[in-house]
Amino acid sequence: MEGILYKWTNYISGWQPRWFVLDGGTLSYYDSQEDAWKGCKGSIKISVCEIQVHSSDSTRVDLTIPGEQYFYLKAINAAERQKWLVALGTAKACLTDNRTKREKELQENTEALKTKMSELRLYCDLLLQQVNKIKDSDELGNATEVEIDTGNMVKSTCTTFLKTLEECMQIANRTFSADMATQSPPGSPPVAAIKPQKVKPVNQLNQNIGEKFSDIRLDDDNGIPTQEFLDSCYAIVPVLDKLGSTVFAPVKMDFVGNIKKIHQKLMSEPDSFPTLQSIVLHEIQTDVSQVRNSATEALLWLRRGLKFLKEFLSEVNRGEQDIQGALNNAYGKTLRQYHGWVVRGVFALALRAAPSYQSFTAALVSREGDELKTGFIRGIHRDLGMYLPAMERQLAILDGLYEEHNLESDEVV
Ligand SMILES: CCCCCCCCCCCCC/C=C/[C@@H](O)[C@H](CO[C@@H]1O[C@H](CO)[C@@H](O)[C@H](O)[C@H]1O)NC(=O)CCCCCCCCCCCCCCCCC
Repeated sequence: MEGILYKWTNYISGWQPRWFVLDGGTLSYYDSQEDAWKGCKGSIKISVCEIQVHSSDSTRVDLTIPGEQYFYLKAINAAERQKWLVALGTAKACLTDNRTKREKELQENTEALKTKMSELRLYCDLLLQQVNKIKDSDELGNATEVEIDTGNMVKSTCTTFLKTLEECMQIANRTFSADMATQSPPGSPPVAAIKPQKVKPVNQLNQNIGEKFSDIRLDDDNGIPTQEFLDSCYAIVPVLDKLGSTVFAPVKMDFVGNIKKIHQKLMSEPDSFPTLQSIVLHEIQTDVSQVRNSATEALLWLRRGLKFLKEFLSEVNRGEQDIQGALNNAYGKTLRQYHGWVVRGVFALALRAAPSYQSFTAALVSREGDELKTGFIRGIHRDLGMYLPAMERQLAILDGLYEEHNLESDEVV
């Protein structure tokens, strides 16, 4: 990269324009572009210098080799400085980089995510302004014209917002799905979507799902067996996989992440944690139940996710074929209250990728082609008729546990 930067000379001459060239990890400067042939007036090695931006001057960048050399520089404007910063940063990273490829990707994607998040924040502010404008124009009585204009703006801001959110999802996907693919989930049962298990034609639902929650046997104190519960939760994941949209990835990540956290707790002392209740009570006694990433917190969110699923499936079981509508209703009743605008946006995206009724029911079968058989939908309803009450019972027990120990939280994420 090359171009004009202002260089601090001294208190008499102040900032002077100079022609700078960044090449092969060295930044050199000349009196002017025309005078470059005369040779450079000075240079600094980027790999060993510190690059600092000024706290209040958005055009300034200081390059220093502590105790040795300094270049105090100013770009023509903030955008130009940004270009220089990227070029200098890249030169420095290339020359001093001994991170692994994965670490580099992670850092790059994290940076990209940060940028996208600030774009999202901007669109959100814009949306608020536009919505307020509509409200104001309503109050002033000159509604229609302004409303149509602003309405169009809102529409296009929403589209850009959702597109940016989608890009966020893709970056997050790139960044984190590699980890998910390589780490096998806790106590993972062979999953029907990947490896069909014993075939039992009477059961229309994916067997791992259809049977799991209703298979769980509670102990005499209504204790919910930890491993079986986690297996039942994990059995839901292949359905999300079959539905296949990348926008479900954050949902899967969150859901599987919580299963893992609880599983880790179980594995820390398998004999001490036969039931979910034993885990939660142990964390209460050891004063870690409210700690971030505790198993109790993971179970809180897993439970919320399951409640959402239960509401959604109940609507389907009542005959609702509008999958988007059913998801939306279930979301409103369960998760929405805990979500801020970013996560609500994630949900809006997931909603846009919601499958049709046919694709959704087809994703539930354990054997491909079963969805074409007579009585398939009847079978789904019959299986849901077993699955949902079992799930409901376990959720009610967990509700009681969280209520009794005051573990609920209304924190919004
Ligand atoms: C059919 C299509 C299904 C689409 C489902 C869309 C659901 C959208 C939910 C919104 C997006 C969630 C993305 C993640 C949000 C998280 O930020 C949030 C909070 O996370 C928690 O943060 C804690 C720290 O603050 C942390 O410590 C904790 O561990 C972490 O979890 N999480 C949530 O809001 C939970 C969302 C769970 C959503 C689970 C949905 C499961 C639905 C699966 C549908 C599968 C299809 C049916 C299967 C049929 C079976 C018979």
